[in-house]
Amino acid sequence: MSERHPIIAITGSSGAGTSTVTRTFQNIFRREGITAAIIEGDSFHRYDRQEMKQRQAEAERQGNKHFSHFGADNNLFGELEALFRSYGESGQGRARKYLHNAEEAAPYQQEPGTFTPWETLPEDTDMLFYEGLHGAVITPEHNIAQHADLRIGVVPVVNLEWIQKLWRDKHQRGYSTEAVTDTILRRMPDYVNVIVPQFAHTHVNFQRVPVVDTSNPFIARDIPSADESMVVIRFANPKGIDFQYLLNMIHDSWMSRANTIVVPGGKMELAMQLIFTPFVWRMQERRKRVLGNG
Ligand SMILES: Nc1ncnc2c1ncn2[C@@H]1O[C@H](COP(=O)(O)OP(=O)(O)OP(=O)(O)O)[C@@H](O)[C@H]1O
Ligand SMILES: O=C(CO)[C@H](O)[C@H](O)COP(=O)(O)O
Repeated sequence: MSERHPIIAITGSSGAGTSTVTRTFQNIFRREGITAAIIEGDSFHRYDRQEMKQRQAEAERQGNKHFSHFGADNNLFGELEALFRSYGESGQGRARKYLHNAEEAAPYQQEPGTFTPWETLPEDTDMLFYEGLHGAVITPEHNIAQHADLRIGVVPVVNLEWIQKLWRDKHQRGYSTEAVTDTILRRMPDYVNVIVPQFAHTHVNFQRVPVVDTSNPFIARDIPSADESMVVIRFANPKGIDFQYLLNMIHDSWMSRANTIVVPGGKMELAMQLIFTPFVWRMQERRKRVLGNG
């Protein structure tokens, strides 16, 4: 945690919608004149696509059917924690990108499935913004969560998460339904043991819930639209949250528990802006105060 160099971490499974939520934050940053260093969690995978495939095949030969991108062995948790720590201390650290497809790879003249070289972050950013799989991970060896000042979980109900993943991986990354299904199955133990526990360490969780039938995600043709979903927003600590203001501002919202507000799917971005803009203001005010005091 750092008043001088704050960190926001958006964490969620593959296909949950963390990249989509990042765009909402980019709008807040642009409007508020904030420069954020944006970190993509996939860049902390341990292996590039080719090496991952080879190691997975080798693991399978040895009887391990659960070799996955979700667990500790195939990600650089130590390096991610080091980045969070050093950013909190000095506003600096090292990061890179993982290039998922030809479009992302083209500007770097690299192959899809490779990493760009490690580079130091730009100077003088106001905050670090992490988006990915592991922003609130705690393992016996690593505590990434402790370094983030604001931790946000993006967690659609699982059928919807799989529909979103299937759609994105098929349409934007060129995978078949069978390949995505295999990946979901292979990742299941790490999903349960590494991804899900994070949502007990987040300050706010956003859970998109469809109101259309998603009982077989593997044959769904489309992602349920905003109008076909509700969003359950749960605050770990409701103290200081002005629920009455949110209820007034977000048409058709309601409280389902003392710490939980439900909003129509189409109002998710508005809800995020109303909830997080004051957080970002407070982070900036604290930062200016400590910088002003030397
Ligand atoms: N609120 C939403 N409403 C409708 N579609 C959504 C919503 N959130 C995400 N999606 C869709 O789901 C798919 C996955 O979303 P996104 O790429 O943001 O996931 P992600 O969590 O960043 O995945 P990964 O970490 O694997 O890159 C995309 O096609 C996106 O358009
Ligand atoms: O979405 C993912 C994790 O969030 C991807 O599965 C991961 O980044 C690796 O992708 P690929 O196997 O397509 O190179």
